[in-house]
Amino acid sequence: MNSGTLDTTHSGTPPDRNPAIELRGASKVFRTPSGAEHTAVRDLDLTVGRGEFVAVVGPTGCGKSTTLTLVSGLEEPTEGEVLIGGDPVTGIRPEVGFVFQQDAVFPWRTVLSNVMAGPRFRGVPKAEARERALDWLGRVGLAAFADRYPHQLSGGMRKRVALAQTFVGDPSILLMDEPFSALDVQTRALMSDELLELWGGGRPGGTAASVVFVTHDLEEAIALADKVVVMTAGPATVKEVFPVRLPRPRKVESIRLEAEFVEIYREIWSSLGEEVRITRERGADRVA
Ligand SMILES: Nc1ncnc2c1ncn2[C@@H]1O[C@H](COP(=O)(O)OP(=O)(O)OP(=O)(O)O)[C@@H](O)[C@H]1O
Repeated sequence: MNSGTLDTTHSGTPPDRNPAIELRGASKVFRTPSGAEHTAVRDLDLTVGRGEFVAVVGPTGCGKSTTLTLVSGLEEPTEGEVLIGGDPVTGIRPEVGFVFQQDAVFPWRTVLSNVMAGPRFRGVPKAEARERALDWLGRVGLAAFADRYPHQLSGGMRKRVALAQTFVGDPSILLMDEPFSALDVQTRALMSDELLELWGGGRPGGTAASVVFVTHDLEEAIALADKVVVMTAGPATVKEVFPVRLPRPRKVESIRLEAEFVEIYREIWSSLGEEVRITRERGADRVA
């Protein structure tokens, strides 16, 4: 039988073809303590497809974090629109997970209790929250550290706790603001590999989260992402978007030695370097 509307789900509703995240002409103006207006983000258009890993790079202080704040729903745009799955963002949404540079752990709680906290807050029964948390602690290699307190862990281990805390909420959108920048170089590369493994994108039939990853590190951006968005010197707007067609699965330490990687790096740096130079000339990198 031909229903004439084969493009439907089992429930009969048409599949949602909207991108995961869309910013359309988004601007954000802050009022500074002196009462002046400061434009942090200007007329910004950005689309993140479902399951896509997007890295955002730009000079210091240009407005990268503000862009994430708009997607998170923590701030509203002064102008323009921010959409998740085609719906305007009006506040913090349960399907959005965050990982920041600073660890968001309760120092007085054990690792297990920290990872359970999110699901418990969302009303998941204790036994189930514990089971899910232990599962994710296993996946990030911290099963043996469930009873430790955060101060008893290394920086890399604390970052694994942060990843478990985030992934346990099963986010379909993942916002990451320089999550690994406080780590040493080797741990950082290791964490990048682990993130790609946990994210699981690029696999056939995968249901990976859509990621926006803000970083200062262009190598990190290219190694991780499906596309790299270069922001202008502040106020931030999108200058150029570069697709990264390196094959997955990737290992960040080896991929950066490949000729294609070096070529992409050179191309993106010629765009980004110009904005970094403009920012330096303004002296903004000393006051941001
Ligand atoms: N709540 C706020 N009130 C006033 N100004 C703000 C606020 N948040 C950010 N700004 C300003 O907006 C600009 C952009 O800041 P933002 O943190 O988004 O930049 P960034 O690119 O993430 O910086 P960095 O690379 O240093 O992390 C900066 O000049 C900053 O001082």
